[in-house]
Amino acid sequence: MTEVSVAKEDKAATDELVVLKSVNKHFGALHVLQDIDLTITRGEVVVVIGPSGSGKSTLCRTINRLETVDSGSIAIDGKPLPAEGKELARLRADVGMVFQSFNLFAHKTVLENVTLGQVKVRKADGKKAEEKARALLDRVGVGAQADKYPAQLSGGQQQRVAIARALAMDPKVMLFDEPTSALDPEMINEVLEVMKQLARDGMTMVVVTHEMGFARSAANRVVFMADGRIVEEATPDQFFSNPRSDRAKDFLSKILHH
Ligand SMILES: Nc1ncnc2c1ncn2[C@@H]1O[C@H](COP(=O)(O)OP(=O)(O)OP(=O)(O)O)[C@@H](O)[C@H]1O
Repeated sequence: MTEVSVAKEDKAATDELVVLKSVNKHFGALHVLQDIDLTITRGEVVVVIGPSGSGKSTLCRTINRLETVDSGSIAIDGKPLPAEGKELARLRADVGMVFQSFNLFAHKTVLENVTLGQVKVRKADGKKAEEKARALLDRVGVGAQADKYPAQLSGGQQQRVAIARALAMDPKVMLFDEPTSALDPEMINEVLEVMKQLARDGMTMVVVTHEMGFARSAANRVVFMADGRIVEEATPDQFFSNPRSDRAKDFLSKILHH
């Protein structure tokens, strides 16, 4: 009897990939994250939505401590993230990050951009890293651009390279912070399609986005934030058809009327 319940607890513990507990953060007088509790399960796709300035990006950046926090704890795959040091660098490499701006190295080729981190951080063999980079570039549909420089690519292609670069590190979880906000409209879908495929492949993902179509079709869970708090969490079906809070109702009626 005892053994069975221990086994169950162990399973629950390993299913939890990202765990934030009572996280608080201020920017000066602004309480930008207020008592955030959030658990992301392995293989889950969580889409974070909410009004501008509600703290979505800050939450995303907090998950790998690109932002420091005032209090609370963050754990990745059962390991608490320290505030600084070598262990932080090691754990941070488990979290792939894709930002609004692609941040590729301008003077390196696409292939080099995707190879570099594997060799420097993961200490991979150069040839193997290159093979893996080519396979990932094919996977996101930019294999033919491998020898070009970022400026020769469209924004949508650059963002797909940025996704390949993050995947090259074998992350346990991928964080996307408004990955399509800087793209021309015709390029948004090509990036969202790559993200949907990743989701189907079972990648654990946290996505901050204003793309409600993506939230509806790809999310397992919608996290709605307002004023630094998680106001509501629900499946996309529940959230979009029957939001519980007035804040969410207000938010949805505004975006649906635009
Ligand atoms: N480095 C910073 N210093 C001071 N204030 C900041 C900083 N970064 C963010 N803020 C403020 O914190 C609040 C939350 O910002 P955040 O970018 O997390 O919101 P968001 O929900 O992602 O907004 P958006 O949808 O507009 O990107 C905003 O009021 C913002 O102005």
